Amino acid sequence: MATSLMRRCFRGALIRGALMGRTTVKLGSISASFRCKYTDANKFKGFKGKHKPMVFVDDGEVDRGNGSERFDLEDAEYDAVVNSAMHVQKRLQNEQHVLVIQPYVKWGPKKSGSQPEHQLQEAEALVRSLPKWRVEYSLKVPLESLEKKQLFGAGKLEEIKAILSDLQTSGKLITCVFISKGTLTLGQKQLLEQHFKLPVMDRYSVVIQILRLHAISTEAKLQVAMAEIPYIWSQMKDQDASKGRVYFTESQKQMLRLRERKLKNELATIRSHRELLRNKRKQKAYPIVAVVGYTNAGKTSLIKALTEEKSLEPKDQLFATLDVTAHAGLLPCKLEVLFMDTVGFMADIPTGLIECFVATLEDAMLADVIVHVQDVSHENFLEQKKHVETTLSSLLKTTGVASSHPKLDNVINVGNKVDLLPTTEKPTDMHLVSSKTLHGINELLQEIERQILQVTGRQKIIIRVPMGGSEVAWLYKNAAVTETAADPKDSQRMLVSAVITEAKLQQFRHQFVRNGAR
Ligand SMILES: Nc1nc2c(ncn2[C@@H]2O[C@H](COP(=O)(O)OP(=O)(O)OP(=O)(O)O)[C@@H](O)[C@H]2O)c(=O)[nH]1
Ligand SMILES: [Mg+2]
Repeated sequence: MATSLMRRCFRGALIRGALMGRTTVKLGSISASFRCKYTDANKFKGFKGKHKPMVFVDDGEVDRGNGSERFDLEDAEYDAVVNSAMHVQKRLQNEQHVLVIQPYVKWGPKKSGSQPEHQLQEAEALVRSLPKWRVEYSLKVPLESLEKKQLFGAGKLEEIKAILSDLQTSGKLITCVFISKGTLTLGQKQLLEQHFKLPVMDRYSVVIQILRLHAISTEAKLQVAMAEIPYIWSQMKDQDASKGRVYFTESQKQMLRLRERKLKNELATIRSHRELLRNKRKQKAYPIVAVVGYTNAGKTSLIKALTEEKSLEPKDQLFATLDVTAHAGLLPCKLEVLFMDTVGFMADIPTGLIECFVATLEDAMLADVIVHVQDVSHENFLEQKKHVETTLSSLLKTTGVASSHPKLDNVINVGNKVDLLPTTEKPTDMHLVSSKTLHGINELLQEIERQILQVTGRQKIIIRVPMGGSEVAWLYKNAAVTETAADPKDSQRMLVSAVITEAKLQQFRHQFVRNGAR
């Protein structure tokens, strides 16, 4: 027991040593130094249970050597611009009492793809993801098209105004109107604001407000800042085209250009840093399992269940996770793997917003195995599944990933929240689990192990080696030793169980088999 604990600590120390602290990597001509930050350092003092809790966040901090400056996101001039373009606030101090409107096309070729009821539920969930925001009233509005210059026709507009006025006279406080459409043009927004006499927000600006709240690492903050820029540009272009009131001045446009350039540079640096980290992990040969899925499907909860890591905090909020974090876990064969938590997907989010998170998703797509988590208790889960699959395959084409991974054929489909489903309605074509009750978790770990061993060309072996020989140290260094035991047939030898790649096995044979290892 004591030896097994020591062995675990030894291997854990190897991983920690590799991932913690300031490290310099040299890859060919590139050299960079970076820092990885554990979010729960106390956990590393000892191991309990079968898994070692470990998490590190790549905080995106890159050593720039001779004092080049870090880009400062705080900028009062920018805050004024972003506030007038999308009504987002720097700090969410104010309560918002929201009227949610879900416009949809009922007939014709432009008929909305998703059910309006589901879209409305998602819009309400977005509002509830902001701590001081309340949905006061919500309604669906059928339209012929979502592209009309004024969005709503005169009749519909009067109907909405009457509802708003009834709400206000009955004593309900309404402080803003959320039109659940990807983006509204500046013209549509201004007109609606004049009619409602309230700030009007679209899906893009509400999502940005959530992302601002949940961004913790430098990289996530930069990505959110970058995601705001295309929206502001589109509003500025609308202003120029409409020749109406000037909301944005020339000097503000210049400031935006400069900010965009700086953000691009900063993100490019982080991107190359991320690549170094990726290579570093590859060199260390830890198999990577990326966990992807629709927002709120239970990605963080599943990783918590798979790794038994107590520090992870799943939340009933959309876009709760914005940082890609890696969490160490053990497969049943005792091979150590890293589970990567990722940003969730959501339909009707304009591509400009998603693009800023592409670098983090690229990491996920390059994993050895991808676990696609789906919330099977959600009435719309098949549509959510399709959305994730379509976005992943289009990302595959637009990023450089396709050259090394032409197809996403390493995906394990997992149906989560099965505890919320009646027994008669369970789908049969996926691994059903409950991250809450831990139902199906061991079976899923077995499946992940099977795929990891297959994809990474590893195999489980038991080798008989001389007691106290250099073979054991070699195996600890070059393979994942999972168990050692005295050989019952020969007191001079021991049996070592290990998970090893074919190449390393050949090397071992070449080096030792003549010396008597079998
Ligand atoms: N009943 C039940 N609830 C679950 C299960 N798994 C997750 N949840 C709940 O679902 C909500 C979302 O869980 P998360 O793990 O944060 O989901 P996520 O996919 O990481 O969400 P984002 O990071 O926002 O994309 C939380 O309230 C969880 O407690 C499950 O198996 N059963
Ligand atoms: Mg999460």
